[in-house]
Amino acid sequence: MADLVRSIDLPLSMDFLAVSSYGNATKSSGEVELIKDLRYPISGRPVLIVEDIVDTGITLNYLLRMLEARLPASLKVAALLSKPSRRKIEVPIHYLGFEIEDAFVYGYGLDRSQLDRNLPFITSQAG
Ligand SMILES: O=P(O)(O)OC[C@H]1O[C@H](OP(=O)(O)OP(=O)(O)O)[C@H](O)[C@@H]1O
Ligand SMILES: Nc1nc2[nH]cnc2c(=O)[nH]1
Repeated sequence: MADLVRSIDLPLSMDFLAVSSYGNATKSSGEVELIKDLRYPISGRPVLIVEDIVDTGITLNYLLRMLEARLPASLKVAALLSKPSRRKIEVPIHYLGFEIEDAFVYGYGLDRSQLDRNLPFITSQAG
């Protein structure tokens, strides 16, 4: 996120929410839990959702529905990684970093049982 915003040369504000469906597991529970909501209203504002990874699409679908209901001026999605072969729900990704194969990846913000988010690279469970 810090790397991304440093490369956007526009006036912008950032807000954060937390949802989880994986907990400490490497498989989605299928149930998305809102852990922390946005601090500020988004009504009438252009909004970009920034996701680390889109896997089944369940989390992003939940976010899109939740945020659309708040009537932003526009709602777009940027994701660093996408695993299209795992998709259960089709979701739009307007700006994508990389498509990857089906492997559990971690590092560079992505956790492995809440650890390893601080790795300066992305690696996979198998590798
Ligand atoms: O497309 P999906 O199958 O829904 O998976 C993608 C979601 O999984 C991860 O969140 P997670 O639920 O692990 O929470 P976390 O960010 O706290 O690790 C990741 O940050 C995405 O939000
Ligand atoms: N850390 C991590 N979280 C995920 N959520 C969905 N897929 C993944 C993944 O490959 N790695």
